[in-house]
Amino acid sequence: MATENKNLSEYDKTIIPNAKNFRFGIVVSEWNEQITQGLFQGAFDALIDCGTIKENIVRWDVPGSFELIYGCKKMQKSYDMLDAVIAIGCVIQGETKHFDFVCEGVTQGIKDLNINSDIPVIFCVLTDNTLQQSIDRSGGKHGNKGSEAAIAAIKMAQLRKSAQF
Ligand SMILES: Nc1c(NC[C@H](O)[C@H](O)[C@H](O)CO)[nH]c(=O)[nH]c1=O
Ligand SMILES: CC(=O)[C@@H](O)COP(=O)(O)O
Repeated sequence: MATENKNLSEYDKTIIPNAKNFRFGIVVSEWNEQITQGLFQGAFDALIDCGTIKENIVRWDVPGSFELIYGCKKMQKSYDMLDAVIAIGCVIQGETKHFDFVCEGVTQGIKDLNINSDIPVIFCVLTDNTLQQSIDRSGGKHGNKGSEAAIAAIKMAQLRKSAQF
């Protein structure tokens, strides 16, 4: 289902684990800051709404989405008590192919972090054609992808806790 047909901010609290005992790291890209700050707020608010204690949320900022890879890797290693990490970025098509390489690089890098570490990293990186598409997905008409990422983080933290190995 395309984002156009769903609201990214909608979630059913009755089927989401209570996050009161979970601790989350959030790494935020400074590129397109107006968008990434909106994504962060959406994620933060959803985590709190689902029971997270605000002292159990740690935020780091990095220059751009490509640096999310290193920032999330270091966050995984810096806090041995984290239950999940959320990577927040916004990549918008420009004049050149740089968009393609940044998007592919971040995607593959975050995928690798999930393979090589026991702490899940949630992919909250917008890869949009236009600024308007990003506005629409960071608290606009399509809701907030940050909220969606927070719910994914809680669910993955619960899965990690329940898994035996
Ligand atoms: N154009 C965008 C970028 N570009 C910067 C890269 O992410 C990176 O910081 C640079 O190549 C240095 O390593 N980053 C975004 O997050 N969003 C963009 O639209
Ligand atoms: C994703 C990017 O790096 C891109 O927005 C940069 O713009 P341009 O391709 O015009 O250099």
